[in-house]
Amino acid sequence: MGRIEVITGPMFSGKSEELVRRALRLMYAKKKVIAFHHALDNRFGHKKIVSRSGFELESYPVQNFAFEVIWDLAKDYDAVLVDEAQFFSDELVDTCLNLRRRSKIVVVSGLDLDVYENPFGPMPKLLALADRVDKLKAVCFECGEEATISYRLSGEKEQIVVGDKNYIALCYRCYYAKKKEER
Ligand SMILES: Nc1ncnc2c1ncn2[C@@H]1O[C@H](COP(=O)(O)OP(=O)(O)OP(=O)(O)O)[C@@H](O)[C@H]1O
Ligand SMILES: Cc1cn([C@H]2C[C@H](O)[C@@H](CO)O2)c(=O)[nH]c1=O
Ligand SMILES: [Zn+2]
Repeated sequence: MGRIEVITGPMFSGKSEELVRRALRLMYAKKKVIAFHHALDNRFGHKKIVSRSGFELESYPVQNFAFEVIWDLAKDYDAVLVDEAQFFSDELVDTCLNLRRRSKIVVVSGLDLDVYENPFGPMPKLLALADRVDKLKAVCFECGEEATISYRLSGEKEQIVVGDKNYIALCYRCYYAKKKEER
């Protein structure tokens, strides 16, 4: 049996960094690692998961997570890593379960919540099904306490707005204060 590990938390909480750290540890353990990220996230160009601290991991951009497609690419690997998992549909959940059943180690990183406190994409299901969950925190951009939620400085109302320039991470106190200011 394989396993599913989920790394979650708001923006700036170090999810990508943690994903790269796990990748390195798996490589030290002589595991073959393949990584994917959602094609929507082209912040750093293609084929790389880059943490802000500079670690890099080669990664395939994919539009969806259909099992047949992923299996074709991943069958000869021991571990499958997924970044920006919130952007995928529930297809990701089925594929992760399928990979675990086929003895793969699956490590998924993604936002638990959008800027409106709504669970994001397939993340709630993955969090429930995971063998291990790590919920990371950022540092509140306003007060320095632990930050658990992302906040969008630009006014777009859609759930998905790619990029990190227009976002900060906040503690709930500062988040609700900002929400009040908005009204
Ligand atoms: N307010 C902040 N709190 C925590 N880390 C911050 C903050 N501002 C900048 N950083 C930097 O961001 C790094 C985390 O970046 P990383 O890309 O790993 O986060 P992430 O959770 O993957 O974010 P995202 O969801 O935007 O991809 C930290 O190690 C730190 O160097
Ligand atoms: C918090 C949040 C982030 N994002 C995006 C910004 C980044 O491209 C990515 C998080 O790394 O997700 C959204 O699209 N909606 C949201 O509500
Ligand atoms: Zn705060």
